[in-house]
Amino acid sequence: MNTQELRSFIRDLPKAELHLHIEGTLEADMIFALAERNKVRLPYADIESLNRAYQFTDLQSFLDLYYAGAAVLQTEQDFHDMTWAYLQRAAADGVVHAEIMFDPQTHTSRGVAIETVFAGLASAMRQGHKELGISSSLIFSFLRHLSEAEAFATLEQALPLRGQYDDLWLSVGLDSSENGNPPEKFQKVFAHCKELGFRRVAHAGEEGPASYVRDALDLLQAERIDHGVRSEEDPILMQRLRQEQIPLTVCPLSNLKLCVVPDLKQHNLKRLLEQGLCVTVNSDDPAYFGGYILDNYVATAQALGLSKEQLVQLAANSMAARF
Ligand code: HPA
Ligand SMILES: [Zn+2]
Repeated sequence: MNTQELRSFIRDLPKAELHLHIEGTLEADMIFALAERNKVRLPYADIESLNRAYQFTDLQSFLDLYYAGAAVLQTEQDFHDMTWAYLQRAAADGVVHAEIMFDPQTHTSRGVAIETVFAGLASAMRQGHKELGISSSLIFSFLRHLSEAEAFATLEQALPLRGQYDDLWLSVGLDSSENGNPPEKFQKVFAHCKELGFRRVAHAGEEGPASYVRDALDLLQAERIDHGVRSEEDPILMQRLRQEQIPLTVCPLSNLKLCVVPDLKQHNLKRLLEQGLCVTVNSDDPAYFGGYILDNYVATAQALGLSKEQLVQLAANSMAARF
């Protein structure tokens, strides 16, 4: 298949996107447009110089820019516009269902009300269901560089809104700087979320060791692992992931841009798939990493020589792994 045929083959497969940070869909031109609309000063002269800054050496070098970019989000309309733009792109890529992560603490810490964040995300998601036929839900993600007490406080702030958004807010997650912020730090808040009936995911084994993946499963009762590519370093964990079919939401272009792998040809996605793990393909922060979900599938298929059957399997895994 040439690239065009490959793209249209993958586009036509019904897919779910399970690892997507909505703040990571803010394209440089939208950052500039929102900065102007909200009178926020940016430390970049123009869109091109912002785009040129997207040269990352590791997760933290990306996170610094990503949190700075999110500062342009102020109003309900801003959260709506960002989410609507993402849903249109996802629908065009053949995504039929999206589980969208957001970082409430990134916004509440700047004085944006949690009500504003939920209202903007939700109106776009409901519109996406009606007008694009794409279903979606929210993953309320705790920032792991902050304390567990702060995670509890944010959760308490948001819980009164749960009734209003119980069709959308199904899950909680854990993201931000992995190394030095192990799963055990959030054991109590995840246990509380489980009691409240939330589904659970956690980033683990992106930069952190395989033991963080195991601890996310055992200590946080995570039902899916975001990234998880370093699981391969622990054969016992690999056996468990296969036996229990615990989904890994892998993000190949993210791994490339954040130097988790030196080259897409060296990515272990195909090996993980061939060992029978429930691997899925996702875009993570597409505005920063150079591609949406279809770009991730195509680049990975070409770099690793994935067969049609393997592409069908990846898409089917994503549909099976949705909450
Ligand atoms: O890839 C990621 N890892 C951890 N935190 C994140 N927040 C946005 N993207 C990421
Ligand atoms: Zn992520």
